Amino acid sequence: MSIYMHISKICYLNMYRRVTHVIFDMDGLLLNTEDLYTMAFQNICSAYGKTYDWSIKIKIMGKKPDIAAQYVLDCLEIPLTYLQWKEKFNSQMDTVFSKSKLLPGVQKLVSHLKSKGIPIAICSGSSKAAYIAKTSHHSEFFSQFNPIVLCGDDPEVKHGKPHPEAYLVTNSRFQSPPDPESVLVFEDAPNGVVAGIEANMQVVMVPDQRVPKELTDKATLVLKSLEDFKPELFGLPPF
Ligand SMILES: O=c1[nH]cc([C@@H]2O[C@H](COP(=O)(O)O)[C@@H](O)[C@H]2O)c(=O)[nH]1
Ligand SMILES: [Mg+2]
Repeated sequence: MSIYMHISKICYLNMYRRVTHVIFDMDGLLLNTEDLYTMAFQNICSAYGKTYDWSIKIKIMGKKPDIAAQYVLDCLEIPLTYLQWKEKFNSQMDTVFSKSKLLPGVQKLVSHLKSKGIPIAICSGSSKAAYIAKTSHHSEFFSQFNPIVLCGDDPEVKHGKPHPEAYLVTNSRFQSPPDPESVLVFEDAPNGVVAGIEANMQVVMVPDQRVPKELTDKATLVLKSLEDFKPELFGLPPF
């Protein structure tokens, strides 16, 4: 590689690598569904006099639904099997997720990347059924992403986040899969950040304010809101 080519791959005073593809997390990043999960999980836990607090939530955000729910059941000693939990969760899912909204800055960034021809994908811990409940009233918006990988029941993703497999499978499904190093990930959850970094991608983290500072340390860049993102930092076309 010539010196010129080497320099051109590096942007913004060598702080970040230039990227060509973008993968978005979904819950808590594109949609306000983390707040909705908290509501639905607390509804179940309340019947057993238990509190679903952030010390538990932070451990499971991004994980596959069965692993996440089993952790809550064990941690709070709730006498339900996963299937019983799932039944209680599913009975409120459509109502709760029908309130999902796009988070600030999402619409603007996605439209911008789309208009500039940057390939964009979604990699979520969600199941297909939950995805439909969260997105059916935003179907035009979600039709812009390809691929959309739902680790909850995708047979190719054996290990959910924080394992890197979810991001590597998503990457492999781009029309022309790039080098993971040329991919930028957007995440809200510590498990998702670890997954992206371990997949050799750069990760912009937009955490909930209740995420402890030390759990944001692994991210390439931490933002308060997606509205603060400057695409040119990673060699993407500026707004
Ligand atoms: O309060 C919760 N938040 C998040 C999850 C899990 O995390 C996933 C969110 O994934 P992502 O952020 O990767 O879209 C959900 O689908 C669910 O499996 C959960 O169980 N409970
Ligand atoms: Mg998330």
